[in-house]
Amino acid sequence: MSSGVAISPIQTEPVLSPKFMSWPLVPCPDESILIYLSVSGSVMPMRVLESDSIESVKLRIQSYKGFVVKNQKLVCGGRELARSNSLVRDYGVTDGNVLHLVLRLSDLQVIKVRSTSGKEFTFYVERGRDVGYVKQQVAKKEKEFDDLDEQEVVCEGEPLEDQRLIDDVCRYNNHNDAAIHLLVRKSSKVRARPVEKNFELDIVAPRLNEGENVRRQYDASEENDRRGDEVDREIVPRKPPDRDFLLEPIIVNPKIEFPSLIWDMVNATIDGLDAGFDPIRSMEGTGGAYFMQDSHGEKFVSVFKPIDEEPMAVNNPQGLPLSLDGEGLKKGTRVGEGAFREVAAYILDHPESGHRSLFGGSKGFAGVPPTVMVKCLHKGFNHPEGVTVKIGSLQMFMENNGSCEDMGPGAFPLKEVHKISVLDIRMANADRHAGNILLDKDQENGQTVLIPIDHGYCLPESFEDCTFEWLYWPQARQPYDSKTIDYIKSLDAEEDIALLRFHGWDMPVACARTFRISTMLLKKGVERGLTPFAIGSIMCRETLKKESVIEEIVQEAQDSTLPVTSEAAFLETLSLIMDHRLDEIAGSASINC
Ligand SMILES: Nc1ncnc2c1ncn2[C@@H]1O[C@H](COP(=O)(O)OP(=O)(O)OP(=O)(O)O)[C@@H](O)[C@H]1O
Repeated sequence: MSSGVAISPIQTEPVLSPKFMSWPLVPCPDESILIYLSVSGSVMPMRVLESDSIESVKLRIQSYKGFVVKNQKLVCGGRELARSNSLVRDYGVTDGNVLHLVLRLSDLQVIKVRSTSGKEFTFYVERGRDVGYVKQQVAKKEKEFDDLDEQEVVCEGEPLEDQRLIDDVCRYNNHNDAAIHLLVRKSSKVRARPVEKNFELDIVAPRLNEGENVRRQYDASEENDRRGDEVDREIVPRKPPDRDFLLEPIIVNPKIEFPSLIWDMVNATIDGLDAGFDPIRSMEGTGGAYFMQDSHGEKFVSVFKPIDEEPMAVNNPQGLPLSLDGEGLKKGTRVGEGAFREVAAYILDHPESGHRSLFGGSKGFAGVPPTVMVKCLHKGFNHPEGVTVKIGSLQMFMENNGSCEDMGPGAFPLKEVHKISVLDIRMANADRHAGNILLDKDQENGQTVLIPIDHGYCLPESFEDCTFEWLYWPQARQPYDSKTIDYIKSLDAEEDIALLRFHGWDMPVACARTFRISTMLLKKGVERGLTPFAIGSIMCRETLKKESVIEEIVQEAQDSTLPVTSEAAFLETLSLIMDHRLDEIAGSASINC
């Protein structure tokens, strides 16, 4: 998770290039362009040089507006200005253009609470909440702390007031992981008293406000029918007659049987909505992403991303302009197809033990969270034109301790980085930044686990925007181990394309071609002993303007074949060209060794 904290004094003067400001005489108009920065509905003029790097533009926005660079996403003409070392002119930004600034303000904070009796709880709390809210969550979990007045929450030895905002506590958190660590104890007044034997008997029932009680009502018999499992029969209040929401998986092929973990996720999400816990929109990210709560409103169970709220789609809540030609924020992707890609990444993430045939429930090699296409009606989504049913991806919410943005890569286990690299190379992922890899700890061995999320820009039609954050991590320069190589050898792009078709996504020809080429590259690369770094570097452009090696290979294959050539013949030609280029690369790599 990223921090939304301003790190420099906020200035309000017009945003000018430092180079420009230090210009001794009257600034030369040829050197600069006037663009407009649009942020949260307001527009401000900004003078930049065409030779300014995107990084330097973001730095200026940081110093004038206070938003840290890593939380800024700049979009111009429907394209994200993603490469920080590229220049303003590389992206074709010209005089009068509008630059949309999307802020990735972290909204959720991981809070780890330990009680004096040694119990531990983890909560995800919105940064705008206060300590009083955390106390309520603790009270719900632990009878001992049921009386809020007797609860004391301590951070780094300092008792926190109820009104203190979580965002504020974050700034004083000295731990080097992303979570805030709190201690909860009986307040000193209570601790001073000897604990009486009948202390437990004094505890009153959990405090639910009346509104919550009403919203939590449900019809136990209907619940039983739907889930076929046990329901607490002691409270059988009646469900309100009409549900004002809908959520169901989209089943395009009746032969598909969803595994139980998908049903559990869908049902838990329905239960949360039924209990009145509305979707919470994430303030992070460029598209509409909603955290769906469980039936107690205590934890998140899934993340819903509707297709009409994707970046540059008609109902995008971040106010990004509509795409003029239907192309998404990344080259070679289409607006409104992000959800398919999210689901495809899950389906194609075959487990190490064997390939998914229909829709297996076992964990995939890279650990893409279970994801399914759903339709959902709820007033809590962005509906500027009235409430309608939305289609989108529903992904299991993964408990985490932040993302790879919050930590240096040194601590990431080799295998974890390698599994992400295999996924990204296969999928030609155009959006693998560190914020899209969550961090967790393995329950058994305590090792860091990387969880890949946000696959809406996988399987593009071209390789132009492929970017892999892990390319710069030391683990990428280590060779794959034998198990990973076996996994890579077992991959079959044709089977995968057929599997997606079976699931209702008949990939566009150009996407299928990219996918075939990426799979081919991965397989040929490991045959020659290339590292993830070597293979990944073939797929990514070094600079915005310089084509990657894979793009050169595709171009050469296109130049060597006639436009009427069949796809199979084209790929054969490409395969020979790729062999040649890879032999050169592998040869020079072994000389360098
Ligand atoms: N499966 C998940 N489990 C836990 N948190 C998630 C999951 N998927 C997304 N999130 C969180 O939800 C927020 C928004 O999600 P995400 O980054 O995928 O949205 P986006 O609009 O596609 O983003 P981006 O602008 O980076 O492409 C982020 O804080 C992310 O960490």
